[in-house]
Amino acid sequence: MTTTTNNIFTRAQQPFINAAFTDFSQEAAQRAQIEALEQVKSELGQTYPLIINGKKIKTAETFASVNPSNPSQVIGYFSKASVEQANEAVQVAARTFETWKHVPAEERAGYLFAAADLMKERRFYINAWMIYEVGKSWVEADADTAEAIDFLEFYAREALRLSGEQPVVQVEGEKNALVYIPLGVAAVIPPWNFPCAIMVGMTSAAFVTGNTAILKPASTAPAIAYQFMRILEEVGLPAGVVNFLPGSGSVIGDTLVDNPLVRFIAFTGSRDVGLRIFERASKHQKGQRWLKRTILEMGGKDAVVVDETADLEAAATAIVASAFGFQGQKCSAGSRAIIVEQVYDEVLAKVVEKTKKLTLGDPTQPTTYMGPVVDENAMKKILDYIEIGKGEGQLLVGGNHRGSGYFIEPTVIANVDSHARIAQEEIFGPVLAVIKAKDFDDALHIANDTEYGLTGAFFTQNAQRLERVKAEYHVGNLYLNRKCTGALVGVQPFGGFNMSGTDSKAGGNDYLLLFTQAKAISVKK
Ligand SMILES: NC(=O)c1ccc[n+]([C@@H]2O[C@H](COP(=O)([O-])OP(=O)(O)OC[C@H]3O[C@@H](n4cnc5c(N)ncnc54)[C@H](O)[C@@H]3O)[C@@H](O)[C@H]2O)c1
Ligand SMILES: N[C@@H](CCC=O)C(=O)O
Repeated sequence: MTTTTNNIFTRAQQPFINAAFTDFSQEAAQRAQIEALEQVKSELGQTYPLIINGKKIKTAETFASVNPSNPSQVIGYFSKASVEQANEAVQVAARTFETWKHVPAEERAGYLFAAADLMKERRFYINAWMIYEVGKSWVEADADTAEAIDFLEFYAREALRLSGEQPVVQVEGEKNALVYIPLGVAAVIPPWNFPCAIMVGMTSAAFVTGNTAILKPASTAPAIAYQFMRILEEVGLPAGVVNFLPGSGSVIGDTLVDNPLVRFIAFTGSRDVGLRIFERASKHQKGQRWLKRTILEMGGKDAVVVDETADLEAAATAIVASAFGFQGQKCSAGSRAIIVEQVYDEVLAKVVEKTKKLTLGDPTQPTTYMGPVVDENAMKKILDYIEIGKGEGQLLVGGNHRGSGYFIEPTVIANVDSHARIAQEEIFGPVLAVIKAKDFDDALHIANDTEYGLTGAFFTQNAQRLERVKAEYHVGNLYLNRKCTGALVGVQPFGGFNMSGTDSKAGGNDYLLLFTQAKAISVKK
């Protein structure tokens, strides 16, 4: 790594500013993205190794990551780690931890700054991998890359802040200090839906705080994770600090979670897998010297709520953006619209009209708003929910699979009971359940009446109601008079309550504390 310590501190003194989103109306940006798509297209179909202790290991057994827009197109063939290789990676990470834990915070932060710089240079190239591998539109892919850059910039600064002197009460005759030290070996297990941002965020948070990590990418998004591994290698991150372990989530995942040398698990994914990890990690394994910590970010059943005082046009626009952005495959997706009776028909009509205008198609094209859902399993699950929904409400828009890829039309189902399955269960696709509420109080009750608590939006122009919503709408990310997706790092620290996870706030000032433990040091004068 070339960045000197002074440069690192100077860089960290610059205020954190979110990376701007690309303006694709500019011809230069369009040209750059098209060129990057061509470049990535020329790289599709390669074979990728595991990376353990800096060594690239190609396994006999591989799995293919395919383009959900065109499933016959292979993104790449990925080595499939065995149980033995997973345990070997943990051993390597544990050995590496004994040196990495003493590396000064400014050196660790320097790797994040250097990685951020490379990611900025390769922004369109990284966007292109997401457009191909998980069907993100240009805008959604660019926002994901921007968020990854933000996590690197933000956590570098946070690591330096935490390494500084912490406030403790001093007493006569002693010098007291509180220092944050790392935990140990991390199993980092990200989802496929923010395949760059969340993967980078959790991985960088783990190693910038002095831990070492095994990164097990989602099996539908390993290519993007590999691009990050390339960047870490190019900035000179020492071998063994982050080990790359594609493979079966259930086989490799369980192995990592159960290994007694793993100190904590940073996971983002579904409710059921999160619960599985929570339970397995709580079991004390033979030779384990700690209680495994779990940092779990799980599902949501988020709602956009509208009362009779709201700006109805703005509310309808937000409902559609929250429900169908990235095909509804966001934990923050507004999969419920809860509208008070007095304005229900008017808002519903606007939602139907706007939904019908959404473009569904090839995400490599700049004008496409919605691409495919991520894989065949997701498509089948979502279509099954649509069939259930036809019995729980009135299908007004969409409901069909389209074309040869995993494309599903944006689907609106109205007059849904608030306890219906499509109003309670996370579908994780382009399906919106529209629920009628009697009044403001009923709407707020319905909004809170799921097992989740991740994000929520409330449209009202009544000041007293705004204060009640702030106090009573029980979600980790609450938005008033705007859509319920699109949290910015540092601006809206992200994470939710109840079954949405362990209440962590990614991109917040307390997030890195989850990756550390505090040590009090007292020196007699
Ligand atoms: N709360 C948040 O911040 C947030 C963010 C993004 C996604 N999500 C949630 O993630 C889900 C979609 O992502 P997904 O489909 O990748 O979720 P998933 O739970 O299917 O997979 C998540 C990760 O866990 C791995 N995994 C699977 N089985 C495992 C096991 N037994 N042990 C350990 N790891 C295992 C997978 O390989 C993947 O890497 C949705 O429920 C969404 O709400 C939540
Ligand atoms: N942080 C993202 C959601 C991540 C979950 O999928 C948002 O705020 O929209």
